[in-house]
Amino acid sequence: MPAIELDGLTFQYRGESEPAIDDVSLTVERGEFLGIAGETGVGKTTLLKSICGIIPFQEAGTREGSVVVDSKRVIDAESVDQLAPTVSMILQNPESQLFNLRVFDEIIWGPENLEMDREEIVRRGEEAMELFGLEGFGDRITYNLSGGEKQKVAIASVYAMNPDIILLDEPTSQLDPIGTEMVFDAIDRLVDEGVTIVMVEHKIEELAEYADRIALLEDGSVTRLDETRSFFTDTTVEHARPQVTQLGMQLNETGVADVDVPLTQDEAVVEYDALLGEP
Ligand SMILES: Nc1ncnc2c1ncn2[C@@H]1O[C@H](COP(=O)(O)OP(=O)(O)OP(=O)(O)O)[C@@H](O)[C@H]1O
Repeated sequence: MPAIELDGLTFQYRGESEPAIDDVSLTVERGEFLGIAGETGVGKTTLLKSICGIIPFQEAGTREGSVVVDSKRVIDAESVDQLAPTVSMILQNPESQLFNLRVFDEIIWGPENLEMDREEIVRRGEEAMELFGLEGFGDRITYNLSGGEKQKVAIASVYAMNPDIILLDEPTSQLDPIGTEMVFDAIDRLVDEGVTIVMVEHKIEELAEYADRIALLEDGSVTRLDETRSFFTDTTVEHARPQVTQLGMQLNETGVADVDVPLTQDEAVVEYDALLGEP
């Protein structure tokens, strides 16, 4: 069974005249890393909130269609908390997700709330600290950490709850290149562990490197959903060329590579491989 199935999902926030997401259908397989790309305000965060239950449980509005996570309809859960052991979301700003004074307390806060037994709580906490390179950080004060460290603590805290599916909303938006690398390294480890990842990310070059597939959202609808390589190189579809160009430009900005606008599919494939190497 897939990890996530959306069927005809539409959501309009109360008081708004247009739906934020409109008739979205997509499936995410278990262990897959799906990237969500799209310009600002197109409904990316709304999509993630609908998968983890923030919609409908904590946002008012009108919802149609269905969201099935781990074979269970989200609407049938009682609360976001009830869904947390299966699917958890990491918000854009880690500050809003850190509640405890010390790092280790933060990391075991989720498992404690899930009422795991004490031994399991400590075991999961220590494992999360190790996996995310946070050894020695247990007694550090959370609010004194760097942005990248805070985001790693937020991700480690979610990992400690052992969810099958983790949703991340632009986890590196406030981070410098070192912090960004820390976070993507950490997420790569989650993927190795078989966790399903859905990530909204503006840094399209990072999605190009890590995601299995990418969905493009425009005006609340998914207008493309493709394997990452085809997403950037299939010039038979309307959006391919801007995407490859954007990738080239972003890589140029970071000084990683130089690329011209590809004119044919073959050229696009050559450029992509030159930028990112063979898959
Ligand atoms: N709580 C809310 N109440 C009313 N409207 C909202 C609410 N949250 C988001 N919206 C609106 O819904 C639309 C989609 O917002 P959403 O945050 O999902 O977009 P996004 O693609 O994640 O944007 P960004 O990239 O800027 O984070 C926008 O028009 C936004 O203004």
